[in-house]
Amino acid sequence: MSKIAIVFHSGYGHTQRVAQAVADGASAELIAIDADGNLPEGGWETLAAADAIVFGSPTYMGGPSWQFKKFADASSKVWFTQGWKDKLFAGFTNSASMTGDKGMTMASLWTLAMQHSGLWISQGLMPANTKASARDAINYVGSYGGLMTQSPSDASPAEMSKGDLETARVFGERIAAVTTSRAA
Ligand SMILES: Cc1cc2nc3c(=O)[nH]c(=O)nc-3n(C[C@H](O)[C@H](O)[C@H](O)COP(=O)(O)O)c2cc1C
Repeated sequence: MSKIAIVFHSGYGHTQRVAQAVADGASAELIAIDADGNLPEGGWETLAAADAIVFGSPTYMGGPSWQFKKFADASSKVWFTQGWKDKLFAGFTNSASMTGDKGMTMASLWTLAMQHSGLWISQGLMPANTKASARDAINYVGSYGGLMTQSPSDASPAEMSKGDLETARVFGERIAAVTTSRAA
């Protein structure tokens, strides 16, 4: 069976909920970057063994959190030997504003995957952008390059959009399908 690992940081639990939804769809293993920017025991080994690596970070000040960036910088050790070359990659980010410069975070996650000579999986969903579209529609945020979700600045993780979480689960299913078909 294909192995998918989701390595993510979440300061206040919102990105964690998105990560869980992606993991549910992808049957993936979660690796949480802690408040000091470090991986748990065995995290690097799990990433080395994965067929697909999914990056997740909240958008803070128009980019990934510093904890995610610390992980990204630490991955330079793997980069030296191109240890993740030709793996599949995907990414997601959550932020408070509907745009909020999430695209900058996604570009950063994509660039990290490219530096590791990876292959990027897009979101693969049409946007819900008609007058009739409800906030809880699939891909209401309307991203293509990866998964973007939005939670108001005063909303708890429990109050996140059901549609965004379902979008995350469906994105996970796509990552699993692409990973499995590649292995076949
Ligand atoms: C330091 C900091 C910077 C932030 N910068 C942005 C931003 O640039 N754009 C935005 O839309 N939201 C921004 N936010 C809001 C967070 O993206 C939002 O609260 C998100 O849900 C946090 O995810 P988390 O609970 O996984 O940490 C920022 C929050 C913090 C704490």
